[in-house]
Amino acid sequence: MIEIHQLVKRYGEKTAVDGLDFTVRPGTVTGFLGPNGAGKSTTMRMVVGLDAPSSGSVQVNGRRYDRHPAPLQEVGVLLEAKSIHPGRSAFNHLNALALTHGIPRRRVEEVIELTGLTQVARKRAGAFSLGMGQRLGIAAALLGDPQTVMLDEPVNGLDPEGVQWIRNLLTGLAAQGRTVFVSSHLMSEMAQTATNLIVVGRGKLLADTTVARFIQDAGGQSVKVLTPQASRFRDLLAGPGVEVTGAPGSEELTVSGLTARQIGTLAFEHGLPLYELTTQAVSLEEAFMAMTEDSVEYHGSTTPPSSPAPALARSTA
Ligand SMILES: Nc1ncnc2c1ncn2[C@@H]1O[C@H](COP(=O)(O)OP(=O)(O)OP(=O)(O)O)[C@@H](O)[C@H]1O
Repeated sequence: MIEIHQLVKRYGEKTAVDGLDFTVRPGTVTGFLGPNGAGKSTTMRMVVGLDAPSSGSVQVNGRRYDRHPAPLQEVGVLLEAKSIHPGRSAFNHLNALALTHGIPRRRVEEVIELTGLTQVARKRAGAFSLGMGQRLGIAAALLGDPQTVMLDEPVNGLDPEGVQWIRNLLTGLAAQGRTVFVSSHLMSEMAQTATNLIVVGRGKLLADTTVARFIQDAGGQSVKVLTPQASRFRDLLAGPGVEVTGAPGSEELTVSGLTARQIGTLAFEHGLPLYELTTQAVSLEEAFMAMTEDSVEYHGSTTPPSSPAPALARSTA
């Protein structure tokens, strides 16, 4: 469990973290989202005492990180900055960590296997691919068999197989009852991995919610309907709380305020053929963009000077 109370971090004039208040609970994966510069890494560094709060407090598993007699056995972390000696093998790196923290060698072998590093464990870590480096960082985080696991951007730069592996690992750790706190820029990835979400912008808390609720609040669901009698069906669908949109002459309608089941039943009752009836949820990406619109510190260009293409309107990467 990670408990954050009124947490503030200032760097001179800059307030990187501005009064954050939230709890990350065990048994689920909690995603930590926010645009660049929102304060995610600073918050994570404060959780493990790498940065001191200007005010407020952070507790992990009931106490401050530095008050735990065996912190590696409490919290496993993967932060962006890597501190692996390039000339050391994966095994030696993990073994050195284990020796200095009273962790048995057996556990080193276990995490090497768990993270799929067996084939390369004796090779120089400096020659590792990005994916292998991430696996080694995660192996180090899991070495102490910690109750709480905190990973900053663990899927950055990984191939689809690596992304899938991390997803299964994180959901597996949460299923064992551990606290899993993970930051990412990849909204679609979060949607598939996390159950809970903490969203920050400019150091402030924007949402402390579930993935399902987050999407619902951002516009909920609509239903795509394809029928050759769109104009007639539109009149039949009209009612309080129901919104129907669709281009004149088109077979396609978008309906909000009714479920697919209600729409299908209505079509059946009036003998209208339906070619498609699809419930559409707002994607996490869209919901996130809508929420953090005013909190993006580093905007991309909205109108590329030499191109009229509107595809990349804003950069949050
Ligand atoms: N050591 C530091 N000195 C001065 N300013 C800092 C320092 N560390 C972070 N900042 C500033 O604090 C703000 C928050 O940074 P932080 O790295 O925590 O954001 P983030 O959400 O992790 O961003 P990203 O997604 O880009 O990693 C940024 O404006 C950053 O420039």
